Amino acid sequence: MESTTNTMVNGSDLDNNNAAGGGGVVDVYGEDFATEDQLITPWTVSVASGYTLLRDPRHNKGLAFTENERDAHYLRGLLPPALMNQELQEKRLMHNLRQYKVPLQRYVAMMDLQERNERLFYKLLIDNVEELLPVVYTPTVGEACQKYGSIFRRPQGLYISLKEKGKILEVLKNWPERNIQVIVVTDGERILGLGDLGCQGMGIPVGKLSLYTALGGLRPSACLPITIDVGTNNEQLLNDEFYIGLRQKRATGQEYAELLQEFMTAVKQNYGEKVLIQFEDFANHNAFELLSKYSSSHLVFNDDIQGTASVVLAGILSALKLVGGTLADQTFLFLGAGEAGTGIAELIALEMSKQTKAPIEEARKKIWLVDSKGLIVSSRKESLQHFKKPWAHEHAPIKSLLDAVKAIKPTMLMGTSGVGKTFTKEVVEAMASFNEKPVIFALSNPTSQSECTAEEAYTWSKGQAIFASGSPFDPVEYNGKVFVPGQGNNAYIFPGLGLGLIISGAIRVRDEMLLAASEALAAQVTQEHFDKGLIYPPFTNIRKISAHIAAKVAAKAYDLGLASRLPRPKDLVSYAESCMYSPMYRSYR
Ligand SMILES: NC(=O)C1=CN([C@@H]2O[C@H](COP(=O)(O)OP(=O)(O)OC[C@H]3O[C@@H](n4cnc5c(N)ncnc54)[C@H](OP(=O)(O)O)[C@@H]3O)[C@@H](O)[C@H]2O)C=CC1
Ligand SMILES: CC(=O)C(=O)O
Ligand SMILES: [Mg+2]
Repeated sequence: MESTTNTMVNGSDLDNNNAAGGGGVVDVYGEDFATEDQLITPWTVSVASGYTLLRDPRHNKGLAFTENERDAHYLRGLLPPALMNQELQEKRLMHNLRQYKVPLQRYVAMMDLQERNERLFYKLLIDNVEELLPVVYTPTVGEACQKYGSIFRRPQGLYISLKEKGKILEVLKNWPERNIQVIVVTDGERILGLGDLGCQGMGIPVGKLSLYTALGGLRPSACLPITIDVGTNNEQLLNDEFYIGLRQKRATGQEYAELLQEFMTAVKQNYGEKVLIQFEDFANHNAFELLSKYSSSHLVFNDDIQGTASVVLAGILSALKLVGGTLADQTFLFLGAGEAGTGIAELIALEMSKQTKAPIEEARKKIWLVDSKGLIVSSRKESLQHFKKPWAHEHAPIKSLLDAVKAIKPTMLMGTSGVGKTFTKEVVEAMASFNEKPVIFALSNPTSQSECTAEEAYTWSKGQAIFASGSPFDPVEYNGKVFVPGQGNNAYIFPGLGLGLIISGAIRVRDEMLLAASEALAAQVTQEHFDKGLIYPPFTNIRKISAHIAAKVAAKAYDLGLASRLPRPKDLVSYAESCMYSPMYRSYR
């Protein structure tokens, strides 16, 4: 093909005919031209057959290949004679998985399956979601990241390190899929509550995206996990001979900002404006800034700040049905004033202000936060990070959580500190002493970092607590009654939120969409659930829940004029359901 000179550098020649892309649509971002003078990867499409087909996880069906398919695709002799349908394969694999007593072995077995037979992996995950979520997600994914170097087999996702500076667009082009709809990206600096795990944080984008598919119905081929490796400050990893990342201290400041800028630009150039970028497990000193910097130019959201806020608000709205009163009647106290804590606090304040029509500043006064130095109060304002300042209310300084609980007398206590065992017996007893039904959320992950266990919350409160946690806990029997804890985890939100953004062709994320997602999730809790003390619906119904969340988010995108996929479908719930990926095997001609 003849090459033409690019006259539309930096979008300066928008009226020039050359700037019009296919279909006469003006190529506003220069996506059609941007790559002309850059190296590109030559793409080929071929039909997989024989040995290659068996080793292609996207198309492999193992013993489920029919006789006809075995003939047509040169599989004779490459498989034993037996035929086994997908249901039987699933039964066999679940049986095998249950033999492993060590959670990490189950994780490795699931990753192996994903690499071997993608549809079977998703079938297992969808059909056994409550059993397998703790395997591919928190808590086990945390341990997997800590040991990622040792358990590393085949690379998953894209690794973009400082070595790729200046070449990020080319790196993106090495990824075999072209039609990417969702990217989950981390720099590994705050992996769950486990701190800086550097390049080994890759387990998180991989895990989150497997939930995008299993829980939200996004196609696996449309999902791209990315880890940006700017080094690590974790000495243990730097000295670990099996560490898979760059062996250097973290780049910061301009060097960091430039790499991220190049990444964000390259993503938009390569995949267009409607690819959703989910920031995940960045440390808060970068997370807030990246979100505010890119939210006006890209379709971005931060799961730890915004997704968490949305899921916790949903839990609070449901809990109100058990506790009584309105949102504005509550007083909130957070242990932890970082991404999760201040993100949740702000969304609660937004919803409160929406309900009462009072200014948000008034709503914020009902919410208090404690950080590692104690209660956030106005006398500390000067030295506070910017995201804490709105929460610096008038009060005498208080150092300990217990004293803060006694002074503030919250109706709802939220743990977002990343530090385990911080909701002590005294704290829980104090909550139960002035609340008939204290709401206690221990949101930190993984289980080791949970502020308290479900058993502790129920027994120390003598069965009064309404409890949810970030990582799952089993039901607890106390005084002859069974209490079923909820899982307040952003996994309820991001798959449906992402689906809603994609099906509407949204170009930006707005707080109204997060509120819509919270309300949609809360609306899925039925009287039957409340009767069991549940404030979140069971994960078994998650695909239906995600479709409802997606519909509300999409509706909001249309209402706000941010949706580009027109016309607007009449029934957004059934439209969302119809867009969902199914893991059933396809028949090959
Ligand atoms: N359930 C869910 O869906 C989610 C759970 N999380 C979990 O929340 C936790 C926190 O994440 P994130 O907010 O992003 O982390 P950040 O690092 O942004 O914030 C942590 C906050 O906790 C405070 N803190 C740390 N140690 C103590 C302590 N001993 N006493 C009181 N405060 C303390 C820090 O104080 P200071 O500012 O003074 O350093 C900081 O304000 C993690 O465990 C994460 O896994 C996160 C997202 C979603
Ligand atoms: C759940 C989650 O996103 C976290 O713990 O970071
Ligand atoms: Mg996270």
